Amino acid sequence: MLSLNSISGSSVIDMEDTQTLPSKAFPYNEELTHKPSEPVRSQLFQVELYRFCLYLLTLFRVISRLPLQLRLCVPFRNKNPALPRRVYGTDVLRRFHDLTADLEAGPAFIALPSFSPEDTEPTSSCHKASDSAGLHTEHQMKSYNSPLCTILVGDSGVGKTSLLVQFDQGKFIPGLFSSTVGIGFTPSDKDMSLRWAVCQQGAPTQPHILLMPRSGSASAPLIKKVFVIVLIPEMEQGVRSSSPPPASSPVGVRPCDPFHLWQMSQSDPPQLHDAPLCSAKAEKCFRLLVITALLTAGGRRAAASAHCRSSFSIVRLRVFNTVQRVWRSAQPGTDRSLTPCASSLPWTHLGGLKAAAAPALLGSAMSMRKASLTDKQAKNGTSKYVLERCASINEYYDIAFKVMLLGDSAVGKTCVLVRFKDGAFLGGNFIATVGIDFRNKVVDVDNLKVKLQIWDTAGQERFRSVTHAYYRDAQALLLLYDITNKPSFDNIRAWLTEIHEYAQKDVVIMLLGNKSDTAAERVVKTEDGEKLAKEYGVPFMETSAKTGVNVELAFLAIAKELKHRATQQPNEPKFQIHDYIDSQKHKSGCCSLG
Ligand SMILES: Nc1nc2c(ncn2[C@@H]2O[C@H](COP(=O)(O)OP(=O)(O)OP(=O)(O)O)[C@@H](O)[C@H]2O)c(=O)[nH]1
Repeated sequence: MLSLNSISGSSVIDMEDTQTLPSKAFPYNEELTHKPSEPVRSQLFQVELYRFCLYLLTLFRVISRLPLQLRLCVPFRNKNPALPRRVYGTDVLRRFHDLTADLEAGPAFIALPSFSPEDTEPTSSCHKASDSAGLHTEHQMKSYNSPLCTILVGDSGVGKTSLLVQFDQGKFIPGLFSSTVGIGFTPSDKDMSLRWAVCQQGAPTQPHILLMPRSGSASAPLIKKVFVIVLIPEMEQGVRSSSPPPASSPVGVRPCDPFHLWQMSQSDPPQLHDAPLCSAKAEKCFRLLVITALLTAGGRRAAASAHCRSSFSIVRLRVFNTVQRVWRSAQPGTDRSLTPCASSLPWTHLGGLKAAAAPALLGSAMSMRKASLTDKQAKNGTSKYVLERCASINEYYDIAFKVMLLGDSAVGKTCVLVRFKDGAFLGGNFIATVGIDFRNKVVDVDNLKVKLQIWDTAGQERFRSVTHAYYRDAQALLLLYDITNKPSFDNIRAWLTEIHEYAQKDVVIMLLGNKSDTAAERVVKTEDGEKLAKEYGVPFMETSAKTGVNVELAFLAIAKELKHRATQQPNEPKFQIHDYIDSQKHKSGCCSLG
């Protein structure tokens, strides 16, 4: 029997009589037989393929409507080693949230009364607290590898660096005191991530460092997310005199403006009475404090968004690049050379060697170090030793001057400095200077050894508050523009206004049009530079950090001018810097000036 029913244009066959079905006449029903023929299989395959394509298209449409971040998060997180992958799946994020639930965003502040190295061991409760939580937390932080920045602030000699080294390396080196120069950081672990920073000489004398978090822009989250640990010598007295000394209490971390809080703490010490007891000898105690602070204040924000984490990574990378750049420019065999391993970094050399190693990252700074020796140090017998060390480590010089490089970002300030100092050109990718840096070079001027301490400033607007603070004691300013960048030339007037506002009245100024090797891309004529310089009565020349043209001449002219000013006898004729430059121009290549 054969019955045919038409359903939606296709035919359904009664299974009872399939054998009698003429296969060619009803090809679509052949699927009901056990072995479909080749053409049917091919058609079925095409239908399936079509449906699969439709499915893919729909999926694509849905995915394309999702936010980019969501679309990329999985591969991004898996492929980017900078992101803290290992955090996921642990209880660290939960811990962050628990700890930070009631905190507002903002820099954290911890007040620590400082103890000198001669102090007694910390109370046992310190050890206990750290043993129970500190080491465990430290492990978690390491795996999180947070690039959050901590700044230790306090008067010179209160023990900031000792605490830092104790925290970072787990050791305390007693004895010789050597003041930190400028601001330093310890790139911790072999991946050189920036983790900690130390502020020199206390907050009141270096307020600009504390201002950095306020002036930072969105592209400097590292600076913004700063943790200021203030070490207050006055508090030390209070804590020591109380008997028995207070045991360590929970860390008081409050979101606040660090600069404001510093002032508050000066005027109102009792509010800090709960500050925890801390000593550079108390390794674990300090670790606990810092880690808790990081977890408490930074955790929520760090854990909150992928964007935040990637921003941190970018900034960390930039700092890493800066460190690498200094390595690159350091010549082997000098005290500036460093190898990228933790053991050779500045903080491993305490007690006098710190500043000697620091030049690799911050520039050599013996003159500052000498100046920073206080009566207190002289009394405790360290000054003589330190001075002897300075003489042996440092190149001898008769007179020292501070010179600053100014100008818009990317005009070539760092390259000019590196060319002068090392005779090398920093090509490749541009890495903007963060904050301020300096290098020293001793030059011979009329049989006198003149040391130029050259400060390389960040041209970016957001670092202005930092650089302003350095203008005041600069004896010379080299103001650069880029001959291939018209706005950098147009901004020179604004720079000169700023200089007149912040610098000394008699500061020596020189205008430099850099990148003179790039003739094809020139947009600022030499005559325009000359005209502007004439208008302001400052010497001018075009330089090239790439070829070295006029670089040494610029610094030497400055050194000569400053030396003559400093040593000029009443009847001696005045040194004419303009004439000197005119006579020497075009003679100097990279290192040819005698
Ligand atoms: N061709 C050429 N390129 C130069 C010269 N000087 C610097 N550059 C390049 O210009 C870019 C910026 O140089 P930097 O020295 O880092 O600029 P900077 O003024 O220090 O910038 P900030 O640190 O942001 O203030 C880099 O890519 C350099 O390689 C030069 O004389 N000639």
